Amino acid sequence: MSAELVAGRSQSEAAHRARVRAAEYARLLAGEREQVRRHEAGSAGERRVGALLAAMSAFGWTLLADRRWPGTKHANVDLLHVGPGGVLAIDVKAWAEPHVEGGRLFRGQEDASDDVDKVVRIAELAAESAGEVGLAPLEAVPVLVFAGRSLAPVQLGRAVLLGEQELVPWINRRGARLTAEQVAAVRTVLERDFPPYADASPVPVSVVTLPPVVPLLRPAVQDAEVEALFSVADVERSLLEGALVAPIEDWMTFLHPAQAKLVRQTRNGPARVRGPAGTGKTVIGLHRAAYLASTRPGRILCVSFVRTLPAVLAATFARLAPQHVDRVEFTGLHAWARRFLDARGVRHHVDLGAAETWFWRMWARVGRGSALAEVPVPPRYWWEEVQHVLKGRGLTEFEEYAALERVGRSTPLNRAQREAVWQLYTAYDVALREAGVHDAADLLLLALAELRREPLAEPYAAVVVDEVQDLSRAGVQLLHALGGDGPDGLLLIGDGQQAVYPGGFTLAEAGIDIRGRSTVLETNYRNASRVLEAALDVVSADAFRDLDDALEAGARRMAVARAGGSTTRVDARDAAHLDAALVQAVRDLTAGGASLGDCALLTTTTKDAGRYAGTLRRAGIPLLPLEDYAGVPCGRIKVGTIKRAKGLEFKHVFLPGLRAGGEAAVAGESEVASRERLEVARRELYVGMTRARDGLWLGYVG
Ligand SMILES: Nc1ncnc2c1ncn2[C@@H]1O[C@H](COP(=O)(O)OP(=O)(O)OP(=O)(O)O)[C@@H](O)[C@H]1O
Repeated sequence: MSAELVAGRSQSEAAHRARVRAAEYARLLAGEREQVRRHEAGSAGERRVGALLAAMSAFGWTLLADRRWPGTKHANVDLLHVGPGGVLAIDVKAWAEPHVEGGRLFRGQEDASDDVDKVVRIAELAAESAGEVGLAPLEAVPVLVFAGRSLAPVQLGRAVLLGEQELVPWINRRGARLTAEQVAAVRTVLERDFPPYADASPVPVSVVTLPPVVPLLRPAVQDAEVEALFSVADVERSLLEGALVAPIEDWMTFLHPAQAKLVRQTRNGPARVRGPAGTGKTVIGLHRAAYLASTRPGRILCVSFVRTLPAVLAATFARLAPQHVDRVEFTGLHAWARRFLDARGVRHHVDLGAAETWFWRMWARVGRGSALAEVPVPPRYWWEEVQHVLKGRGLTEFEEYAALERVGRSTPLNRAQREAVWQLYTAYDVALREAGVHDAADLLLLALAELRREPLAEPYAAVVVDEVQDLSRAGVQLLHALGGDGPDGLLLIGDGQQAVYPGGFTLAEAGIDIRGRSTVLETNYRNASRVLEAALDVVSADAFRDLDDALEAGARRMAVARAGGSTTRVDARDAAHLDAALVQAVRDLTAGGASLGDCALLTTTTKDAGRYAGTLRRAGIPLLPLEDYAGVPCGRIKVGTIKRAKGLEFKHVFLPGLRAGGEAAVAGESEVASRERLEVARRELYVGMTRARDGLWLGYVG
């Protein structure tokens, strides 16, 4: 059967289901209204809205009406509605003239923002309770309903404002976000924390259980005109639209309770979330950004070192919290620095190729014949030393370098050797300046200097940094300057075991104090257990540093959420045989039903990425270079370097071109330097392997 036929059939099935359920809803609603008629007192609007909602038990919803505001004696909460579409804290208003102007709600001439704040606070409390079982904070939505009115939904900060007529269709269009078990779990904690408002209520408090419908509501003066607002056809249409909404991924609505807590927690200064690959660090960053955007004014900056990640995260965020997309900025750190310098009129001219050429010229002039010649490392080691150890810190005084603990650099250097490095560094810097060229580190140093000279006129409310282990000290200091030391200003997320650049630094050295505000995550949600075991095998013997002084053991405590998965190792005689095996493996996978769009081919070098892209192209396999990937699903295999794939994930990952005997030895390299280089290489391989959710294919040659 063709895909169109299948899609057409499931659409007509969904339409049929929507018709049946809308009819059931209409039947239940008639019963609710009858109940309402038999009682008296209370507001007519509130009762009518309650009846509309109570009848939603036909769609798996459950209503808590007239509850006590937790922690108060007399304040009440109108309605808490829990169902497949999430948790709604609903306040009903029977106002004559509600309108929104300049981002504020008015009742006639009167500013009614307090009423919005009140329902937002109720939603907050509901989120706090339901967070205990894992509800994501933004899934508790504050809603103000105008009884007897028609008003298209308006987003006002966190709250949604809408008319009685639009309420049920709007809820249906939210699609299926929670499972029946999640609905039941949330309901249980809400019932506990929002007890019935019995004292103040003259009628038995109504708690609607599933499936029987027990309505609430107090007495009614029926308003036939308002009732006529309700249309079964609207409900049916909205049910169908809701059924066709793209499924929301689990983690968007329901988190592990510990994750939900982290997202909401206030911290009195810079904070940090760390943990091995796949433990939900990025997920927390995204929820946190959404939560911050919904609870405070101002812009939120989400930064990463890698260029591909921000675009992918922005696309994911748009699904998670569409109402906040215009207040949360996703960017690569260098891209941010470039835009900032442009806005300030500071000249910059980054030319990485020219910069490296200047380095090697200076190496020939002042490095090669110096005290560095006696250190048993290849020349490239000095390029890394200058880039990562010196420029990455923006060192300006030799004495600072002389006394520096070179984190992550195991080859010791005496004072004379450090002096020689310093000479090379300054010669390189002068050469760049004279040539009017900047390298990537300069861009960050220029931005940091400019920011210190004049802070932002409109500071960010908060800065969230992902993959922090790959940033330089100057990069992190730049972000610290943007986020500040205030409550919740700066959140650093990362994993030292995934650091793929030489050297490192400590947060203490960068002047960032996160003591008492650091959390370690331990449950891997991404990788099927076989994939994870294979990946851990690569790094478990290597101790690593994670932005502080202590060395950590490579074998870490971790729980695995998903069992199974597969790993395949191919040992090919030569490159041609590996190419053939790779093409065959890709074809077998898709023949077995996997979508090419869920796969990635990752390599260590850009050159290899190009090479294997050629292999796939010649075999007629459609591909998308990772640099063009922005999180939009497409049916092509993604191809790029492991560094570019940082933070991303795919169902199946191919890692071709691995060397059977391990990395090649480098001439003139001591054992210590070699070990350091191989550890970085193993960490990179670990990153590549942990991009795979279900299937990992390792192609060795030679
Ligand atoms: N509570 C959860 N329930 C279900 N899935 C989850 C949960 N938390 C995270 N995930 C999923 O686990 C996977 C890994 O999450 P995420 O990318 O946030 O991990 P990470 O720690 O940032 O990984 P890495 O360091 O490897 O980039 C994602 O597919 C995410 O959707």
